[in-house]
Amino acid sequence: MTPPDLPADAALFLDFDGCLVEISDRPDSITVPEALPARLARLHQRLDGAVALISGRDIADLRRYLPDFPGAIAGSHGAEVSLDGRRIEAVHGVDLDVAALHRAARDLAAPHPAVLVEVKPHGVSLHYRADPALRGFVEDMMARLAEAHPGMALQPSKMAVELRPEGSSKDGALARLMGLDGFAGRVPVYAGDDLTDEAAIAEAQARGGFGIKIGEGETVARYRLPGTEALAGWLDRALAG
Ligand SMILES: O=P(O)(O)OC[C@H]1O[C@H](O[C@H]2O[C@H](CO)[C@@H](O)[C@H](O)[C@H]2O)[C@H](O)[C@@H](O)[C@@H]1O
Repeated sequence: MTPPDLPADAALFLDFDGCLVEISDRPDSITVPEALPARLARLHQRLDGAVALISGRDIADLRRYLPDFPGAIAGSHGAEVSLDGRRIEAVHGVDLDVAALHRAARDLAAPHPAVLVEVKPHGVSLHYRADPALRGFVEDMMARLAEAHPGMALQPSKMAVELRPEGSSKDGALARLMGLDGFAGRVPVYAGDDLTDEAAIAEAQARGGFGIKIGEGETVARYRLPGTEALAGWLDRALAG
């Protein structure tokens, strides 16, 4: 079902890959739509700052694509947050030797150059989009890595398997942000395309707001839009209203 108009008192939470930008072959080959930065800036102004990005990507990576985004960002599946557009805080309690994790991931992936290793300050992703037949290999490797790194949790993603700190999640990030001045008391609206977004959609709905599933697939979201362009159109209609 198509979502209703964005409430004037919404707190808007937006996923990035597959939601604001189209999925691409590699994490670093995405194209940011020309109109996106201005759209986000206008939404931020219209909602008095209550706009946040909630992504599996790390915050520094997101800022490479949206350097002027003025709102809060929760990155690395909620393991880090930036509230002021500059400082990035870790928000998990896992004592992680991230360099050792990255080394181990690269060593395990080495037999298959088609597997792309994406390192993050609080975890790692192994992508098999270049050769989907390697899914089983990647799942096994990541299960081994998870066993060897207590405190890290497996996070399946689109053509990738990730490790994130246990206890960090997109729904946790939404709950944290909803407790802050500027967000508290507003109606949470969450848009996302992936399995990783479902708990956050449920959290928004449990708090009296709604979720929008972008694209196909099972969802708990009350509403759906077919893709990134449809979401952009819906957001632009909110700005025109
Ligand atoms: O939470 P998101 O903002 O949706 O981020 C989820 C993951 O997105 C990225 O990977 C996915 O998008 C890539 C670019 O389109 C694609 O090549 C890959 O197959 C997808 O899994 C990103 O690289 C990850 O770090 C994010 O966790």
